[in-house]
Amino acid sequence: MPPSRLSDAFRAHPVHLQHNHLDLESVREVPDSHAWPELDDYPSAVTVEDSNFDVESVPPVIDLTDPNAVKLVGHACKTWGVFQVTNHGLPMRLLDDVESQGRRLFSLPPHQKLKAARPPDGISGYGLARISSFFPKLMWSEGFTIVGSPVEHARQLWPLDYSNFCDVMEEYEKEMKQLAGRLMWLMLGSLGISKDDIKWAAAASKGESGGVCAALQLNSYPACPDPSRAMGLAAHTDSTLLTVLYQNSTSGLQVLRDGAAGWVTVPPLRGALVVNVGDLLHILSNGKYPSVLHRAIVNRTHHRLSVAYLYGPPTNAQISPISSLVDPNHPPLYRPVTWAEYLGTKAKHFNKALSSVRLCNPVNGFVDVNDHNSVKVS
Ligand SMILES: O=C(O)CCC(=O)C(=O)O
Ligand SMILES: [Fe+2]
Repeated sequence: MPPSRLSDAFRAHPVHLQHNHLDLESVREVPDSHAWPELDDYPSAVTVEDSNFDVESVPPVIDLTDPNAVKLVGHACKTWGVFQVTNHGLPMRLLDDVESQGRRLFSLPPHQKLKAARPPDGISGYGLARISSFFPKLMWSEGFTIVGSPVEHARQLWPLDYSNFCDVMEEYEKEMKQLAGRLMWLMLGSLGISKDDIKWAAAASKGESGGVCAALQLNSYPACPDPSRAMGLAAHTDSTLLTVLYQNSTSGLQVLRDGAAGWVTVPPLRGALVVNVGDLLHILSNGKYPSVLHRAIVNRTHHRLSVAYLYGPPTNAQISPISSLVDPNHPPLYRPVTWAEYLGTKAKHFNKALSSVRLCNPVNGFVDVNDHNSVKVS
């Protein structure tokens, strides 16, 4: 399967969602269809209003030009599963352009956006979050997914003027591919893995075909009249190796911290990017790096926008715990899976997908931090 065929993995698992004809921008109260009964499953450690956060209580911020970057990344992956990066090389101008093109897209009238609707068996286009099918209530968000070129859908949205959108998104994809490759090597390097250990990763770093696959996910969270009853994007882990997220200046991303801390808001930092460990890196690390459970909450006054770059291996490469991390005290926690197979498992089992590919229960106090079986799904 060539790497551009990420879409094949989705074709086999169609998701039938009713399109959202409700214009979230104009409703004055949260309708029953969007009212979530239990948003407080864990306490919220840092509130959205809290601007004077304590640096110890939020995910670390790492300067990528720091000579200790590998060590800092390793520590952040192990303790949080998420961190922010600065000095990452993406110009602020490009981040601003992506945000304004995203706003331009989501501010189109609903009937226009639906012209670029993602088909049930497709991966690209406009629509509700795929994970919506696992929940009885709808989320306060809309999304647009791009794999490769956005031109086909952009033409539906702006028949005469689609090139600005495409140029910006394609430049962003190109820059993100480089950055995500660099981050992958920092993360693998922090586990003691070198370029000789993983064939597909070495090919990816040389830009060879057979390299990695990725998708760009634009998320829009309109201001909400009653944020305490609405959910922007329900709690999930990403089915990726790693995800690089740009969030605008409105907070909303929360990560679950073990123990009493509960949901922790990742504070927006101008120009910084959020990086999180995904399920496949969790598997490669033999459970050492948590695939962080995260969600997005909404805001009463501000429209929030985020752009996730979902980065993974070639869809048919076998992913399994790295042999140097396996010994009699640390047996492999997961069986080998390809990304294509794992996406299918996720489409069926959602937050229980990781435990469905788990081989054995952790022994000798080796705790699998991704035991999210308590996470509520419908
Ligand atoms: O909007 C956010 O902050 C989170 C988005 C996200 O988790 C995703 O697209 O997978
Ligand atoms: Fe996510």
